Amino acid sequence: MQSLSPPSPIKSLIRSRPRVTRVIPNKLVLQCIYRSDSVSFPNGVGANRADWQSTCAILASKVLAQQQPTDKSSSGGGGDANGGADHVAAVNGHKTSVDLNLVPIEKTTPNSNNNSSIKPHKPQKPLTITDLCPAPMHGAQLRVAYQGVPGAYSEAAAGKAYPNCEAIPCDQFEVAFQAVELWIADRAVLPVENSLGGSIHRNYDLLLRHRLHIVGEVQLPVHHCLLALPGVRKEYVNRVISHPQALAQCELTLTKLGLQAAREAVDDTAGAAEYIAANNLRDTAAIASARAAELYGMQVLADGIQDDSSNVTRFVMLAREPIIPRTDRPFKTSIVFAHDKGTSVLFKVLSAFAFRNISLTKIESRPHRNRPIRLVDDANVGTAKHFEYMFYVDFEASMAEVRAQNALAEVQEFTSFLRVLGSYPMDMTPWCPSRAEDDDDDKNAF
Ligand SMILES: O=C(O)C(=O)C[C@]1(C(=O)O)C=C[C@@H](O)C=C1
Repeated sequence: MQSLSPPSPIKSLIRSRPRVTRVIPNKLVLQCIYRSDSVSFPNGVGANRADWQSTCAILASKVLAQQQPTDKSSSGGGGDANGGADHVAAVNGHKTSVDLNLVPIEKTTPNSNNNSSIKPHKPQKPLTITDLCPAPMHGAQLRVAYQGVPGAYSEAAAGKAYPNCEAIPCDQFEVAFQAVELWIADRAVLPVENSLGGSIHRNYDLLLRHRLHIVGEVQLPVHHCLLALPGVRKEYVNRVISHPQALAQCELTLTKLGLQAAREAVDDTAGAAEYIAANNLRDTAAIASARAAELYGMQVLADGIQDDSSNVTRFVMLAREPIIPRTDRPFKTSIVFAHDKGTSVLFKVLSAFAFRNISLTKIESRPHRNRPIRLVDDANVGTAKHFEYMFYVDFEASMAEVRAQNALAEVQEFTSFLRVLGSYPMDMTPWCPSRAEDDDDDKNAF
């Protein structure tokens, strides 16, 4: 996969040095002086958060020019206690009976031979400085930050987690974290793993750098489409752009389709569609949702192009405060730890769960940025080195359960750092593949 700089409308705006901030229509973007090395660890993850937060100025434009009428009786989202999971239907741009209160689709009447009929998504009024006031009055509607532009899977996940929420598009994952920290949003919904592409490492790293709490999870079947401008045939396509995860999830199918096209990574799937439409690119296709096709006036060249019809992405919901763990329904707990010196430490940590019959659902390791290398020899003599890692573990128990508390007390004995990222209800939605009838005919429907 070729990974080039993202096209300018969806370019990353967070830099290590101050920059002039551009306002991207429909997205929350921010200018930030954020030196990652200023965040101390382990005793002070986020210790300098106030410092760097105060250097951040948020220029936002959230927008929603034509708000869909909302059912006030059910506004306020699905709540964290059940993760909203009970209300959920398949989304991903396919019609559902659930009003997700997403950005309304602007009706266009694309003429397949007339490019001028393609209306790019209408830019909407940017936020002004007064919008930056913390804790603005926002009524009962929950504001949920997600990364991407309208039509992104993350927006669908926000709607699944909190039906009737106000979904706030953000330029970057980091912006979504900060939007919650600065009270611009009440929640963030962020992808952490996909059944085909694996972990979204960036969000694991950000969970550690920020002080937000995981308050829920949702699993979203992800149904990808290949989109191009109306009238474009697959023979004209010499470039396919999308989010790296989406490109990875469709890699085999793209090859099977015989596309002689370079793959390029951009910030999000819907942003790729928006970019093609805005720049009238007739040689480029995007991998995105059917909803993105509608929003940006694109045609669906192929439907269901994910390499596996059971393609699913797991998202976590983040809040400033943790929820109170309960025992009346299945809960999951996420922790992160750094292990101490010694032998078989990881084995000992994991056995603390095994001996209590607590199932682990996920284990992930990420480089320990503050202590990346440890010399094997105590006297720091010699050349042998260990790479140091942070371990993220999800286990099926609530922190309200004694066995979970005991397991963590034991884990603490073997670790130099331990943090509970959250204890939250498991998404128990019955499994429903993104589209059971996916088959090769479908995929070849050019
Ligand atoms: O680009 C999007 O639409 C996203 O919401 C991001 C994202 C991801 O980060 O994994 C979410 C779900 C899909 O797995 C593909 C992309």
